Amino acid sequence: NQAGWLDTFPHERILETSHEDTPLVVDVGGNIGHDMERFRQAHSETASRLYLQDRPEVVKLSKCPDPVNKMDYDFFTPQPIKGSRVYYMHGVLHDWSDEPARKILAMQRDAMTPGYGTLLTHDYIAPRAFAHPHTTAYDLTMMLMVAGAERTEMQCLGMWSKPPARSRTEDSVDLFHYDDL
Ligand SMILES: C[S@@+](CC[C@H](N)C(=O)[O-])C[C@H]1O[C@@H](n2cnc3c(N)ncnc32)[C@H](O)[C@@H]1O
Repeated sequence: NQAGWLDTFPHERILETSHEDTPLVVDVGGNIGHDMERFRQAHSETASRLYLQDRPEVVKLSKCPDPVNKMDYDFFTPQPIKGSRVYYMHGVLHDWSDEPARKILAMQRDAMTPGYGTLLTHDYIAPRAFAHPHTTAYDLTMMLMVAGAERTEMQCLGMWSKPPARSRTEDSVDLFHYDDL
């Protein structure tokens, strides 16, 4: 069983460090909203500042209640929600090889407010050797099915043009600030 993001990430910090007049969390490729719903339940007063995005045929199946914003969005196109405190991607980048993954990242980066926005990516981080069997199994599956990969930390960092000055690995959650992208 994989831990949920609220179990591994200090989510209160998102609220503590946000400006009240901006979007709070955009869940990019969030499927029908499992992760978004966990956040909403923990912080229900923020629901109108939450955005669930996925392909139209997926997001229309979401049971996230209003006023959570449910939007069609193709993550290869410019991110329409500008200036959110957090852009969250869970299990998205491992579906893609480096070139399309960089494009997805660039589309989010361009919507972010420097010094304010944070991109959270939530994937397995593969060690260079002796990976957990789950990580290896996912890695092989991603390679065979979609030419994706479970990346090592260096591979993740290599997705950006320069190594981040600040990055933090906490279980399976990596945190990068805009300035590091
Ligand atoms: C592996 S799932 C992860 C879903 C969710 N984040 C989670 O962890 O449960 C990848 C998601 O990306 C969505 N997706 C695929 N291509 C997309 C695109 N071009 N634009 C937006 N979402 C897309 C899929 O519909 C799917 O919900």
